[in-house]
Amino acid sequence: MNPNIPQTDRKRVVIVGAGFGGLKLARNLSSRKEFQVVLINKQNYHEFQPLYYQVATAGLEANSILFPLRAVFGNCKNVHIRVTNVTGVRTADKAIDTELGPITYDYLVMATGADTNFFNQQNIIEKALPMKSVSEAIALRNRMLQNFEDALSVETLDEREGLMDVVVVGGGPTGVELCGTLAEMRKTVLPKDYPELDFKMMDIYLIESGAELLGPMSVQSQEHSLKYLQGLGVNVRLNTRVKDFDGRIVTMNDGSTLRTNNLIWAAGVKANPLAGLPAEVIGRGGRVSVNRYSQVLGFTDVFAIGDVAMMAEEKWPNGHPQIAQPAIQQGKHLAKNFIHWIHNEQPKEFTYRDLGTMATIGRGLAVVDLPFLKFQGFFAWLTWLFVHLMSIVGVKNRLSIFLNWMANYVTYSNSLRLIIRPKLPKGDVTAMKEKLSDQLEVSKT
Ligand SMILES: Cc1cc2nc3c(=O)[nH]c(=O)nc-3n(C[C@H](O)[C@H](O)[C@H](O)COP(=O)(O)OP(=O)(O)OC[C@H]3O[C@@H](n4cnc5c(N)ncnc54)[C@H](O)[C@@H]3O)c2cc1C
Repeated sequence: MNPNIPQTDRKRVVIVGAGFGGLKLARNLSSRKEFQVVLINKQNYHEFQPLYYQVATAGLEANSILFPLRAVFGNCKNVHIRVTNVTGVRTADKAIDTELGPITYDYLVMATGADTNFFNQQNIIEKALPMKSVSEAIALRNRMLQNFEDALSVETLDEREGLMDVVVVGGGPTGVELCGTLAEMRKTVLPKDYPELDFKMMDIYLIESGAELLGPMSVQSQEHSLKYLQGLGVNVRLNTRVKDFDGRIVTMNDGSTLRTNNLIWAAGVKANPLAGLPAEVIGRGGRVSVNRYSQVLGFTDVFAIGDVAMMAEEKWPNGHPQIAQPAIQQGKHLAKNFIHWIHNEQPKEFTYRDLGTMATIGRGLAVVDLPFLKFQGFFAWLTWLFVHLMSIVGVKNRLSIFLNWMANYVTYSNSLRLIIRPKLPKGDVTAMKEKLSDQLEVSKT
């Protein structure tokens, strides 16, 4: 019971999940003497999810977007970090079960985020590549690097297409940003005129079931993102749904097919509630229904914040968007309410302040929707860069990620460059080019 967590007379707040919401809450309670904070996470680091796509395309190293939890809290003795998987909650016992043993709580906060939603499509679950954790982003990068290596040696155009072409499903910010970076990578990072492999053969497809990209954004942003992606050579297919994927062929709802081994799934998320809650509090997309104080309906000591929570406001009848800002704001607000409760003061209802949405497309372009202003292009990209840097924990981390990013930006240095084999002697080059152009001719006929 309570793996080495000291017993004190402070109220114990157990926070499950060190994402945007859980981390904010833990930081804001860390200096309060009234509480003992227990922060539980599956990994010993916080992951900055909005930059997964940079890791997947080898623009940033994984450690640039991972922040060790114990470094975030320094010497703070009031925060007890345990790295384990929480398997369920027993509300009657005021305890959660973890792989380290049970932990009791006075207050429990679920900040467990969301997972990829494959909508129960078994073939896609087995064969598609998700990007909902840093390990999945690294797996994606490794797959792409290996594909380029393998493409050097295959005999047929069909095999080469299968290895090099990429189909991304989902025209939300993740799909749009990933396609933009893949296209930019094809244009700037991968070697031009490389004799053994023509990177122009790499086709990138973005499949979106809706009528526009970036669904919740303004029409200007939707139109600009489409224009920017098409300008970078991404094949965007709107009003199209991926129906099946057997590891080689992607089949769409209109019967058309695409040949690729690489289907990247960015088409939705489902919330990650803890097992053991009453079924009636679990709503659409697995989100846990909470009131405006983040209390799970029917409980005064169990809370949910961020992607896992469904809090309806007049302006947001179906809950807040599953993005970083609601999670951060709810974490901050709940910390204040805990202080109100413990001092027998009136807690305050949460109101989401929509600070706007943005997405970047390649190097130097973005679309930004602020509540009173919408703009696109390079200035939007600078805004996107500034906002993302400011969301990163700690000034040192911000500086380090900025320098790392800029170094890559300016020099186009990238591990993809290093991985490509050295050039062939001249004679072989001519033979290879002839072989490639023959194959291209065949494929066109
Ligand atoms: C690829 C990608 C790009 C994105 N881009 C943007 C963007 O540009 N802007 C934006 O605002 N949002 C973006 N988002 C969404 C944003 O990252 C999420 O909305 C945000 O992370 C939600 O925060 P959270 O605190 O609710 O949960 P999360 O940040 O998901 O954190 C949940 C934490 O809980 C832990 N956990 C879960 N279950 C358990 C368990 N049983 N036991 C122990 N630990 C557990 C997880 O390991 C994780 O650390 C993006 C998301 C992805 C995947």
